[in-house]
Amino acid sequence: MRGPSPLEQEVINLLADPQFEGHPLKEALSQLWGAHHDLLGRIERIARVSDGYQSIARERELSLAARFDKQLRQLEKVARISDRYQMMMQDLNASLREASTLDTLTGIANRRLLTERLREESERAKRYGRPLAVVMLDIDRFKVINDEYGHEVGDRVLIEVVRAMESEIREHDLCGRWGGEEFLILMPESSAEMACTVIRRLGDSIAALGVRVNDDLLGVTASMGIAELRADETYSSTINRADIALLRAKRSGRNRCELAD
Ligand SMILES: Nc1nc2c(ncn2[C@@H]2O[C@H](COP(=O)(O)OP(=O)(O)OP(=O)(O)O)[C@@H](O)[C@H]2O)c(=O)[nH]1
Repeated sequence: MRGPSPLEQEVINLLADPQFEGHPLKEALSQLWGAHHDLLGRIERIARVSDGYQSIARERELSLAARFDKQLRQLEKVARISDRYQMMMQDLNASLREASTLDTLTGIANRRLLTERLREESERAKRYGRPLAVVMLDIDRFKVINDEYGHEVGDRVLIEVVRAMESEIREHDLCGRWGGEEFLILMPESSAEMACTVIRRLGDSIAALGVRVNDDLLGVTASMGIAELRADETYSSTINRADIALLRAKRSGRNRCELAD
């Protein structure tokens, strides 16, 4: 509550002065003084209400900002979780794809991936009139290896043969496990004759392998059948012809490679 201003003090003194008792101006001044007080009271009330509103608005603003900050932090957290989740999904997809396209024992392409690539490469070879050779390779007398030395040694032989294949074939060729001890090699841009040179060399390096079993060196050989995709046949027919050539190689004494008709 503020004290009276000098003018107000003067009016208070005039109204209190007994010498102006009964003076007609005193009555008018007294009424004016009352109205002035009334007005002052109202102005103070309005100022108090306005102050109250201002502080409520300020508090509301502060609490809105705090809520906004909190929600922003929560959103950032959700975004981080979602990023991590997406990365996990990508890793999972990659390992699922790997598991569904690679052979678990040897790590090379499985039949599914080979079939996929066969379809793509045969379409490409036909469209551009390019050669495509397909090779079926089968380890000789593998059952005897399993029976005499056990399945584990048999597995090691499979792995060694795969390493030999990988080091002999060219970068854009693809070798994969067709099933059991049978492998398929896909050679884009190769005629049957060109494939024959690579495959003969591969036969020699398999024969030179020598898988160690205790103190013995176990000799391994493989037979191969080669066929070149014809413009008028499906890749399944090419594989059939390579299979027939492989059978011929087996019947002719194994450890050799035969060209399909
Ligand atoms: N260790 C091992 N053996 C397998 C695997 N898959 C298939 N086999 C074996 O491979 C052998 C294939 O035998 P066969 O089809 O009779 O052929 P082979 O003894 O190689 O005789 P030829 O092909 O005529 O030279 C079978 O004994 C199968 O059990 C494998 O993943 N690991």
